[in-house]
Amino acid sequence: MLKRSSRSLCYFPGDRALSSDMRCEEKEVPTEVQKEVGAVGPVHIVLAHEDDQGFSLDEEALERLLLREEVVDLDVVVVSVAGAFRKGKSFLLDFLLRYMYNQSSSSWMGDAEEPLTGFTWRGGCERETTGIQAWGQLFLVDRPDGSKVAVMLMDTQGAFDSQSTVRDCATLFALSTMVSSIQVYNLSQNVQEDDLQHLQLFTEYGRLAMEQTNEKPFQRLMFLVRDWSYPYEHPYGLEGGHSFLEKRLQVTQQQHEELQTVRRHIHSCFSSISCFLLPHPGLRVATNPAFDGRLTDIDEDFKRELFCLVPTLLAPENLVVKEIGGAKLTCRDLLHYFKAYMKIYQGEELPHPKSMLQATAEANNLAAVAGARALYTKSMEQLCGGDTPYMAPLELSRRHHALRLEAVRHFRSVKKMGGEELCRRYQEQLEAELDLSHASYSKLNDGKNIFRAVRTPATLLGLVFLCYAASLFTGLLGARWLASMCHLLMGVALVALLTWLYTRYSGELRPLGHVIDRVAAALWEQVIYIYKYIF
Ligand SMILES: Nc1nc2c(ncn2[C@@H]2O[C@H](COP(=O)(O)OP(=O)(O)OP(=O)(O)O)[C@@H](O)[C@H]2O)c(=O)[nH]1
Ligand SMILES: [Mg+2]
Repeated sequence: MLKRSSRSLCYFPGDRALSSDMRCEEKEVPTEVQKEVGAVGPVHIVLAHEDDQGFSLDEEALERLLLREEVVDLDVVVVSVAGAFRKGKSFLLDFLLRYMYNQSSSSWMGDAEEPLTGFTWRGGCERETTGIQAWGQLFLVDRPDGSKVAVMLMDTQGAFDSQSTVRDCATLFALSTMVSSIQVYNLSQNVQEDDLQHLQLFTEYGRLAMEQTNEKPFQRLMFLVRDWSYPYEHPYGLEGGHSFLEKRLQVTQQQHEELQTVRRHIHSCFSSISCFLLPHPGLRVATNPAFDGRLTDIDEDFKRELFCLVPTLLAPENLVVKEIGGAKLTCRDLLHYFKAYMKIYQGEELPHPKSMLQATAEANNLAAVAGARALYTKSMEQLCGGDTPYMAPLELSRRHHALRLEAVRHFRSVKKMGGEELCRRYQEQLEAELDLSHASYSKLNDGKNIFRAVRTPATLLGLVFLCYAASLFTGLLGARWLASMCHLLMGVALVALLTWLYTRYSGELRPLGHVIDRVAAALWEQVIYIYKYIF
């Protein structure tokens, strides 16, 4: 175990946090940012399984993140860092975290002696991050246009390590690109042809997607070139990156045909493409096993460029909301896309762009269904949820129809891919779900009617008295067998009443209680019918 890595987890709940590290024992007082970072932690949302068993989505963990009340309806910005393994992705993400926790301050980079914590990072040649991790808290940011967005930071398993197959690497890269709105493509030293080749799947997908909607399928892509060693040709930072990338994306006849196509289409698939050239952080960062991320050990050039890079990605005015088919995604919507993409990426082969498009269209519709359902449920909860008083069934039904119409209108107004046929299928599914919801809200409402609650005992008690009166009357008239029958019926009603009371009190024999309820309801309806017939 490296001293550095365990040090970075001193205030952080993780497996290595238990390591007894010399520096930890120094018991430094954690700073405010460390306390905040340490209190949350990364969450594994895509789990990598051993023995080539592929990946699986931890739906519960993702739901806990995305369905939190304070974020669920907010537009979501997903920032992901992906690329080859051991190239400082998690290290960079920890600086992104510092910025998010300390945005308003110009000294967001932290104290000079503060160890770097957050997503686990370490030196050495073996991979660290596996699957996909998200920071266990979404950040709420007010944008200059007045809107509020939720920002999710995502760390991905590095590609091309010795334990993953080519398919594994491609899967994670594809998944993170498909769900992110800002993809930081972390590269070392240069942009090579094979780096561009990994984008081919997305340009292909993008072309198909744009046949259906004219919107660009992806938002921001940043090539982040680490350890840039040629500042005399292209200076560090965004501008140098811009001139460098322009050159790299030039089409020439010597290039392979596929790569010429990638180059031609990449601009039409992403709404913005940029490149940032980052200097080497210094030998202490790269080679000293005792390095714990503190700023004093990092080269000035690197810190200066990092100070520019992070706000370029995360300043409120630079945040880009995730969009699919031209529609902005909320955190609730994002969940459906994660599920849909995970499903297609679990197969033996990497999916064809066509199936990616199909999955997107389905998730598109599913997300629209979920949004419409949430709209309906919210209004119905306010109207007739558990805490509200009983309302007239007719009024409830009228309001249901109005809200159902509104929900369907909302569903249809969301921009969707996949054509009218698919849209109609999901609309039918939505309508069926809303009708089911209505049925259960009606039941809930009925339960609040005090007369309904006492209907069974009142009916049975009424029956007991009626039978008793009838037995007295028929006894007086001398019809003894009729009087006995009335007595018998009275006994049955009394036993039914006692049984019903027992089932309600103890919660046992519920099916029997249910049968008694139904018989009493039928009797009650007969009484109402006779009453209406007479009067
Ligand atoms: N050369 C170089 N090393 C860096 C840079 N940034 C961080 N490092 C070092 O790279 C090593 C790996 O950092 P990590 O953040 O764990 O790398 P990673 O890409 O997340 O690695 P995996 O999770 O295994 O894919 C650490 O020792 C860092 O100190 C950089 O810009 N250049
Ligand atoms: Mg990592």
